[in-house]
Amino acid sequence: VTIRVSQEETCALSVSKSLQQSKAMLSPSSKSEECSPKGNIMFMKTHKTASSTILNILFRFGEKHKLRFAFPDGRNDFFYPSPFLCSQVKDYEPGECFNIVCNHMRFHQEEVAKLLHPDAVYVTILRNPADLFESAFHYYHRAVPLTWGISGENKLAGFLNNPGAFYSPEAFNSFYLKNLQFFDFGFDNNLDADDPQIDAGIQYLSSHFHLVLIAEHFEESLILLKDLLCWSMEDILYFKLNVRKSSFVSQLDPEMRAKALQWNWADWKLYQHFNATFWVRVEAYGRERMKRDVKELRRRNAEMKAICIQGKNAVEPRDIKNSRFLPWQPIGEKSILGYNLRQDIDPKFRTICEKMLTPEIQYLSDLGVNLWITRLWGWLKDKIY
Ligand SMILES: Nc1ncnc2c1ncn2[C@@H]1O[C@H](COP(=O)(O)OS(=O)(=O)O)[C@@H](OP(=O)(O)O)[C@H]1O
Repeated sequence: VTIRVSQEETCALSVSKSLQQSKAMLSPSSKSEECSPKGNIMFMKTHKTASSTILNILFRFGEKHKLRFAFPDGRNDFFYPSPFLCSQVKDYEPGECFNIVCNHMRFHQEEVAKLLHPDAVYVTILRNPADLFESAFHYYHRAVPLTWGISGENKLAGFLNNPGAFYSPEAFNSFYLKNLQFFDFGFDNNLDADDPQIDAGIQYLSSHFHLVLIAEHFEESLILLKDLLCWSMEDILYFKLNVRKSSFVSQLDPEMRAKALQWNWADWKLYQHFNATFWVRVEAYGRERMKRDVKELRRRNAEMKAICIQGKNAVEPRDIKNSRFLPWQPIGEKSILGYNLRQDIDPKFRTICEKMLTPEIQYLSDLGVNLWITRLWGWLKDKIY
């Protein structure tokens, strides 16, 4: 009797079968002989962590090098909050390889790995959970029925002063209110503070991610990313995207910050762990070298601002002249800033500037993603509120 072992077709298996398959590198361009730019990347796009700014960098790099993105179909995320499945990928066929995965998902490592070359680089970004909680609460609270009963002007403080009264793990969209980062990585966001699964989750992520960026140290993060991927300075130039108008940001006093961290304990442990390892990486890179590189990145970004942006700064949604640069807004308000392209832009910079200013949804459309579900939701959102 012969026993057939059926092995699922994955990208890794196709790679090992095919000697012609290209390696995980792009052809070296301006870089030195020591390393070649890498183009096989898993970016785990966490919520409210500056991830849209990273996304724009990846879109530009992927487009420039004609890389294959694993995109969702019909919408801008992989059926979040359902765990990721490769069947959610547009044009997915078992055994096919993609270069970049970067849209919002609930992380599921085994499924992601099926799409990618075994040498793919795994990257993500974290943000201080007090600020992330404040940002997420602001952005999503109207989509979380649990918060509708909070009275008073300051709903955020109302919630943090008595979270138990307004929270239930089973309630619709409740994950936006507690340990959102831990949840995005596919873990249980309602563990007790002393549950060993928190540390186990952190260890799991340490062993699967090659680099964890930190939103509070965004430039240093990009320099480490550039180094890891063997990219050039030009590849990491950016404008901050998805930024809220400052009058919509609630200033948390020390007491509220402490409460936010206590409430988001798993995220706080996660953040502390990767913030510590981040600085070990910076140390290994060289403090002085990092300072020099950050300075150069700032200089180049300022140069691009002057070239691309009318008035050099972000403006309110109502002042954005061209709707292709208007970012997606949360339910019931217009708080997310965007940019106007310089009117007298030098034609040789027009294309790069347009790309740098283009928000996620419009850029996905440009890259050929059908967004009918997202658009329908956007239309309903604007009609109802
Ligand atoms: N470069 C850079 N450095 C630091 N912080 C930045 C940067 N770019 C964006 N942001 C802030 O990130 C918040 C938006 O995050 P995301 O783009 O991940 O949001 S989303 O989940 O995709 O909607 C949003 O935070 P809040 O303004 O507090 O809401 C942005 O201001």
